[in-house]
Amino acid sequence: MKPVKVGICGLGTVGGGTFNVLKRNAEEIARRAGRGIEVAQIATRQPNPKCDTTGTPVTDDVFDVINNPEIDIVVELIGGYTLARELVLRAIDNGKHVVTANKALIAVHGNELFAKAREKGVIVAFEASVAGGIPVIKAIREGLAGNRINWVAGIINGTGNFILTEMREKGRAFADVLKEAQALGYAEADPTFDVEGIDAAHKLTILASIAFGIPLQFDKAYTEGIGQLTTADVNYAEALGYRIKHLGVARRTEAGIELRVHPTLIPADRLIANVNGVMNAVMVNGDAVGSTLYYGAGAGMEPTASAVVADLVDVARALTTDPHNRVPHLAFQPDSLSDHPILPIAACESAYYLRIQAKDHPGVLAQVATILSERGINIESIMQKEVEEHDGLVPVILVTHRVVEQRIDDAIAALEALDDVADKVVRIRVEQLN
Ligand SMILES: NC(=O)C1=CN([C@@H]2O[C@H](COP(=O)(O)OP(=O)(O)OC[C@H]3O[C@@H](n4cnc5c(N)ncnc54)[C@H](O)[C@@H]3O)[C@@H](O)[C@H]2O)C=CC1
Ligand SMILES: N[C@@H](CC=O)C(=O)O
Repeated sequence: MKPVKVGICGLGTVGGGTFNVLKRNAEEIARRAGRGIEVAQIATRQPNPKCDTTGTPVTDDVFDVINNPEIDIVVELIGGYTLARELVLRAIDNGKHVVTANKALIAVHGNELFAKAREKGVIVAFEASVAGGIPVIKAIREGLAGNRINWVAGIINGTGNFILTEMREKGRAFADVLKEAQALGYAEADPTFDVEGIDAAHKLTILASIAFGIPLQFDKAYTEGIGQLTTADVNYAEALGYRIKHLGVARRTEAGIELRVHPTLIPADRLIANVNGVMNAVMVNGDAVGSTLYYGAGAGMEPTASAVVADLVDVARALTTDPHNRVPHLAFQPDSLSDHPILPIAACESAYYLRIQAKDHPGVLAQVATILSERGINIESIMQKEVEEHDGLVPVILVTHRVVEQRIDDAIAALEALDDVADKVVRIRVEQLN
């Protein structure tokens, strides 16, 4: 059979890795796909690509690839929303299949792209867009197709996890570790996407659609980054038996779907609490299977290329299938996507870690306990530290039972209004992930 012809747009970290893996494993890949997969053209503006493209035509105009009649599959690896959207739409219009690692593009414009792709009978594949090399989209979409998914929770930003790990284990400074993550090719072109949780929210949006059969709704995700975390809270959490991880949580509830990204305390003995460095891990809980865990490199050249190439093999295999009988883009048949509401963060439920900077006066603990109990908030554990020399304040640290966030908001407002509470109350959500 004739080889499938691929055009790669973008030869940076992921593009370079994809080119190298396709070349190095060409024989194995052809045996898996049933035919060869050949790079027919590359479009890039990368001055020093990390791969040897000798013998492959290279252009600096992505539309040369999109309009090349020889090309069956366009691989979009330039990133961003605007040009990427335009080139993917044009590729689909030209009847080409698309493989992309671009989570921003899928989370924000995916509904439009999939509709267009269905109209034209082509595939838009995006395994690399979530959790780098972990085949988690395939796992949920196909491996868990018999389940009603209850929740998905994951460490889904490699840069953020790398930063938190280096800070906790080696006491390194935030900015210094971020610089290293950029040099290693982990970070987004705009690294605030990693640090502020936007990248994780893009990925969670995609996971939630595939898990629950809902349209992509990035604009409704609650997003909090890692920038506000302090070493003090990391240490107090450890003393209480927890680790702090930046987590994406999507949960189905009676009222709607929780879609939230934030730092989270997780019991230190959970496998996911011990996922360090650039590694990612995603837990998926289904009604039949129970809890499952998927682990692997969440960013980087070849781990991400592994997912891009897997999509290429999938598309090559599907080329002969009737378009209506292919696995649907979002796992559910498009006409059965439901419009479950995404809950505002105040209606989401979790347990909470609170750190209250109290004045060293008698009766403070009693006031704290009263405020919480008046709002039906039960305390699971409480710890009072010694007076801090520099400000004379006493950190009171507690973990609550699960409660709707609105009640914690009310309690925090009441605590901060006390004369004996000197500072903003620190609040970090807690998940047991059983
Ligand atoms: N770096 C990583 O570990 C991962 C990245 N991704 C996603 O993969 C995509 C690519 O990321 P990276 O490879 O890290 O980015 P990168 O910045 O290393 O590479 C981007 C490439 O696109 C090219 N490019 C940009 N604009 C262009 C234009 N107008 N015309 C021609 N070429 C153009 C650049 O020359 C460069 O070669 C992004 O969507 C990113 O979010 C997904 C998973 C992991
Ligand atoms: N910047 C992202 C890259 C992979 O998606 C990350 O760090 O996870």
